[in-house]
Amino acid sequence: MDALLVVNAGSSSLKFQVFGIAGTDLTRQIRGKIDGIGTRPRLQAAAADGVPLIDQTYDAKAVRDLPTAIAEARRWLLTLEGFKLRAVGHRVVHGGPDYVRPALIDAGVLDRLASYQDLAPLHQPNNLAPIRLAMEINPDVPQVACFDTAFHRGHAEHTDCYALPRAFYDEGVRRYGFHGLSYEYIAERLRKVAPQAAQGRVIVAHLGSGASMCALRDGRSIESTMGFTALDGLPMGTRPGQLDPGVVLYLILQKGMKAQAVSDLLYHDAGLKGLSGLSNDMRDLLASDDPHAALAIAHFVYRCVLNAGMLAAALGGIDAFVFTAGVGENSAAIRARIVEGLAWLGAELDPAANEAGAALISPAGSRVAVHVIPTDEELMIARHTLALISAPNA
Ligand SMILES: Nc1ncnc2c1ncn2[C@@H]1O[C@H](COP(=O)(O)OP(=O)(O)O)[C@@H](O)[C@H]1O
Ligand SMILES: CC(=O)OP(=O)(O)O
Ligand SMILES: [Mg+2]
Repeated sequence: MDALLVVNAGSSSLKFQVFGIAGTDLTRQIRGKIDGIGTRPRLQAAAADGVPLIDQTYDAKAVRDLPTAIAEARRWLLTLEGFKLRAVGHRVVHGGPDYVRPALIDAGVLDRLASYQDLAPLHQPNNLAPIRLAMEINPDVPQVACFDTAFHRGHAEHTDCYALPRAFYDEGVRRYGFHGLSYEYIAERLRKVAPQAAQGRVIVAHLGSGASMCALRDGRSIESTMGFTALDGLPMGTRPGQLDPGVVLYLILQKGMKAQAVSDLLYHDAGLKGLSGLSNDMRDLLASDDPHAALAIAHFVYRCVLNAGMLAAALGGIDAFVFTAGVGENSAAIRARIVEGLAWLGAELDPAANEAGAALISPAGSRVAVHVIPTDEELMIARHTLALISAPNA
């Protein structure tokens, strides 16, 4: 069967899927991931009908980073038979000012994407590593890069600039926004599950290891909580979210920290991990009775509510709110606390529906409908990849 492989390297997980291609049709064959990288690594993969193909846990040290996860996933993928690889679609977190749509990768594109490495040190090297590997092993198989930034590139200039001298904007210092493949998918799903709201004002909360929110108007992104890099906005597993730049100056000027040490702190040791002193994994914090875990959760919820207020202002009110990604899809407790903080916007919770993991978790009379929609960045990547290899000059 002609097949397409999709690779999505996140900050704590490596997700991969295999799709069968027949003309313009895609049929999902395999869905797999290694998550809990560095904490509780687990490789899981299932066939399209949900039948498990592998479920293996590892010692934290055995799969301690993305490169070891890539090697492990590759080893398993090579055991599969019956697929003829036609293309590989990759999630690439930073597309900089140049990429407003998916791109066929060649050596020049790869160089340009590598130049954004410092703007996304937690992701870009991990996104590019499987591209390099695939180009080396299968030089004749087209590789397509699909960007987290592309969906946000229509933001108005007064919203995506910083109040810095103009030259910085011109050289690319802008508020890009990320998780765009996820928001693109949610915008599309909303048109099916809530067609009216989909044409209105919607906040989507992508709460995973990385976390951000997006303001959608008529299915298009008009604002994101993330900026020039994926450090801004909400607190995350290991990233602080919004931070006074004066803190960075203090670390450098008063504490004498080097640039690399500041980068490591902000990308690896801050966020839920830094504040709790326990873990970057929301599951661990929810299960803990340590007051620092409670503080980290309270901070996360507070900042989500605060940022939702900001996006509601950008939209001039909201008609619907959507939870997605690891925390948003799976934690009824976090959802309940955030919805409670959105009461002033007219959002109500149906506690039974929330606990049951229903797709709609607000009661019938709620002025703001609250949805839970599992994201599918991989399907978006597969579609973009197939479209690009079918009509590369379109
Ligand atoms: N049942 C759950 N309750 C709370 N948090 C969860 C649950 N399941 C997963 N998570 C959180 O989801 C995060 C991973 O989200 P995901 O969107 O897969 O991340 P990423 O793609 O950024 O690696 C984990 O760090 C974990 O904290
Ligand atoms: C951009 C980003 O933070 O991605 P992830 O949530 O996959 O870490
Ligand atoms: Mg992710």
